[in-house]
Amino acid sequence: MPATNGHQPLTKQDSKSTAIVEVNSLSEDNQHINPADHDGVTSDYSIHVESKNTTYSNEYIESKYTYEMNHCQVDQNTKHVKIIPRKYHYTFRTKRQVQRTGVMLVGWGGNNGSTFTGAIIANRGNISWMRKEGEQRSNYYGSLTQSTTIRIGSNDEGKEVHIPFNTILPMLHPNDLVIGGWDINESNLYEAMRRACVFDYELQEKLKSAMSQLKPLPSIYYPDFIAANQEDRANNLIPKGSKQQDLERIRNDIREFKKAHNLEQIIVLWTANTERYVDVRAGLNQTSEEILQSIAANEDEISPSNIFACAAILEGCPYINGSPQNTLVPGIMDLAKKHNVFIGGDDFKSGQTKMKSVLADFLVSAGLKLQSIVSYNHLGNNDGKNLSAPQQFRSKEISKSNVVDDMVGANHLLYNKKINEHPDHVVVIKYVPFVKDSKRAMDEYISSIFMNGLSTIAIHNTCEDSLLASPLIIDLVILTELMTRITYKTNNQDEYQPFEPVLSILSYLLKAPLVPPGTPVINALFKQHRCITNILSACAGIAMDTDMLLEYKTTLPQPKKIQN
Ligand SMILES: NC(=O)c1ccc[n+]([C@@H]2O[C@H](COP(=O)([O-])OP(=O)(O)OC[C@H]3O[C@@H](n4cnc5c(N)ncnc54)[C@H](O)[C@@H]3O)[C@@H](O)[C@H]2O)c1
Ligand SMILES: O=P([O-])([O-])O[C@@H]1[C@@H](O)[C@H](O)[C@@H](O)[C@H](O)[C@@H]1O
Repeated sequence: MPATNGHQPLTKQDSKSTAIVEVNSLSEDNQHINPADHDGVTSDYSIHVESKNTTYSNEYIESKYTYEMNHCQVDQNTKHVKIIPRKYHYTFRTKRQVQRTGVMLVGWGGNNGSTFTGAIIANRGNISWMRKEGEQRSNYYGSLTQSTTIRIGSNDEGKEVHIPFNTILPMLHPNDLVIGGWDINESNLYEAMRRACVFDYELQEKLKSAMSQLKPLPSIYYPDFIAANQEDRANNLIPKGSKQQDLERIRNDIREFKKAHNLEQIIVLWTANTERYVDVRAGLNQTSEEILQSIAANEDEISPSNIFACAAILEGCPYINGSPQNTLVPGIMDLAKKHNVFIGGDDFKSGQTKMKSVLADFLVSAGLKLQSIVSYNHLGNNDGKNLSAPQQFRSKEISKSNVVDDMVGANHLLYNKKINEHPDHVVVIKYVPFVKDSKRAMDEYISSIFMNGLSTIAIHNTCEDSLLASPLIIDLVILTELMTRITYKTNNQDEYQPFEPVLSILSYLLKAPLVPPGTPVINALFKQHRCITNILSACAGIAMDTDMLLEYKTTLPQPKKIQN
């Protein structure tokens, strides 16, 4: 059956080209997997927007959208605010043809990398397995694009209508992903999966034949950037050379991967260990010229993740940072802008912090004065082992601590901006090998409430780290591929252009969202969620869900019945 990618089937010829059909094979070097034969159907729904503002051709979906915002002039003395509504007319254009896409994971042999890979193989093969509760079936729970719906309106009976998220625009299906990557450890993906202790034993054994033939490419290891306790893992390294040679080697790996699988798009995603922060200083990494010169000069302060990010950008591949370190320094952001390549980060927002970005938003937006947040967790995976080193912990502490800043900063009634008033906020992470990937998070939130009462919320949250992070990796890849197919022009532009290179639309998936310089960082989870659904709705020509539901609160003029 031809892939519809959630839309009206294209012409016969086109519908064939939208289905990514793969022969289930392993490339001769057994470095990658090809998806099995698969009709590429991403959703059993299809939508068609009946509007003069939305047009469909075989190549594009085009949508005219009026963006309304308020420009405000605040008189700090009189506290008078003048509001000037502004309207901007956009035309969004989305290529309907999903690209044949590969993802190259840095840290492929880690808990996240092996879990992500195993899950895709299991879902692609509809693998089920037994455990004491009975038969278990593969799924993509925890993925925004695969397991959520969007309310798009109501039907003739006034009932709400929801469609699968991946119906709103043509999206890549995770089953069609070609997966590869690098690791400083030589373990094949079956050994890595066993070591991770994430999947049930029977599932691991059912994945053995596919996973044991997958071997990460050798990688770059600069000991100074990750914990010393990772040294015994480093047995799969690129031959020692200059940082310029490392850069060229990674670039060549990307080109080889693209050629070997006849790919149209590759996304490079860092899910390797957390590195220490790099210095950010003039002459080192403030501009694209500086970062490339520093690599050529073999500067000590250039990290492995800096090299991977530059290699990806120079090869035209989007780069996503799933860890908290400050890889994407100003020079790399500048390089991305010059090459019109998307970058995104930092640090998957998977469990304890995701909860925090909801709770803090709930408390502060309810007018309850959050006074103290203590976030403790212990974990026993290799990530936890690496984070037991002070500099690597510091990278994580920063990304886990800044997540309430926007909510606190938005309420000057509760928090005095003049003295930078904000809640106490402590982050503690301990390495306890016994719990392995099953991280135990314990949080306490204390708030001042009405008439100076106190409210204490205590939470125990078992976060299965890799089972929560892997669906985020899927969404980061799918949304990034989608964004490479979307362009826009406003009423005073003739040419369509891509979105800003820093993909802040990915914020929902990340603890410390990277944003274009000088723009606000939004951490509140449901604001981030609305950002994604509203931008994609605008591109699809679907009216925003404003939650006003006036149709149920007022008497709307009766809509004209659509004659089928
Ligand atoms: N819920 C989560 O699991 C979660 C959430 C947010 C962020 N993260 C971050 O994701 C990253 C991966 O987490 P994990 O649990 O998979 O960790 P992991 O330690 O199991 O995997 C990391 C892998 O990276 C490899 N590696 C280290 N340096 C490398 C290099 N220079 N090149 C290639 N490979 C290299 C290691 O050998 C290891 O296999 C960590 O930085 C972690 O902080 C994880
Ligand atoms: O996303 P989240 O659960 O708040 O944060 C997690 C940390 O609490 C944990 O210590 C670390 O191992 C994971 O990499 C992840 O970053």
